[in-house]
Amino acid sequence: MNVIEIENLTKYYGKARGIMDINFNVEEGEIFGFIGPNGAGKSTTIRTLLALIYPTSGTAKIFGKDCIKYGPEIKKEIGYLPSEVFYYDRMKVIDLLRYSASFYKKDCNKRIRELAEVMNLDLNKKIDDLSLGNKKKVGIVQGLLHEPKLIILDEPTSGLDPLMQQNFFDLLAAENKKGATILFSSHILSEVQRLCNRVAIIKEGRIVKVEKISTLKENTYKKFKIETVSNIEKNHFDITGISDLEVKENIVSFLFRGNINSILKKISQIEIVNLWIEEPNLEEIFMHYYVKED
Ligand SMILES: Nc1ncnc2c1ncn2[C@@H]1O[C@H](COP(=O)(O)OP(=O)(O)OP(=O)(O)O)[C@@H](O)[C@H]1O
Repeated sequence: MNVIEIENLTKYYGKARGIMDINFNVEEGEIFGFIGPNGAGKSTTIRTLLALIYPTSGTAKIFGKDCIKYGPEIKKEIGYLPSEVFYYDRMKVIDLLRYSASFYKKDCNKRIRELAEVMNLDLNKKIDDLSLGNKKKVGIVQGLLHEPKLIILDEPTSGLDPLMQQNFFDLLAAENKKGATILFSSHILSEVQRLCNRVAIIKEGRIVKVEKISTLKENTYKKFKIETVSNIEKNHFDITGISDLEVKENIVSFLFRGNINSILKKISQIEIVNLWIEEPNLEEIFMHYYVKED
């Protein structure tokens, strides 16, 4: 079942492009990454899903219901963390969270305390006295306190230190295990790679790819570096699938895409001292999606 269904979604801000013809679905139980450079249209897509802004054309459905028409009903089952959080500064954290919880027809007190403990958040402090990272934690607790079926996160980790990021990712993984579907927007590819099953890449307002993380990695090249006993000829590695070949005395490096056996056969014909085979990281795979076209 699809929890999110987006069809030809387009948003113009006056004459300025927000998003154009966006299409993708998020299945129930997925952790779905939404990545792209600044200004690509991630927040615009998310804000339209949450009916915070209206689309120029196209539709989006959550739990099978139109996002705009059924906005208030759908939102009860959604936890949302915006990219920037703003609060009434003079309130105490606990009062703000209780106020947020009052919108849902369930007792969220226990969950607030659990989440605050995981995120190491002092509930008795005034919002005014919190650092940026701690304000972000308030947003996280606020987004998760009602145990939503769908969690939508817009650049959620900015401001969190590495330890807190890890706690937060563990928390998301636990929510996902309990059944929550997650839409995770980010421009930090390594965290998308770490957390998500599938990803949509958005560039200049349009989706350029929707793919499983595992497929993206399978269909890509591997990086080879070989140290040989004696200098070798460059043409030894003149086989299909090799690119970026460099030979510096007894060190050979290249990228290889294709049947791994063919390259291993070639390597076995020479006497080697050491061998390194590396997967490219998501950043390297996606770099060409990020480069601006003229
Ligand atoms: N309120 C607005 N009025 C006019 N243009 C806007 C408005 N909000 C966004 N845009 C434009 O829409 C495009 C998409 O912006 P959006 O904020 O959705 O991108 P994003 O992928 O979330 O980027 P970032 O990572 O920088 O937040 C950009 O060109 C942006 O300038």
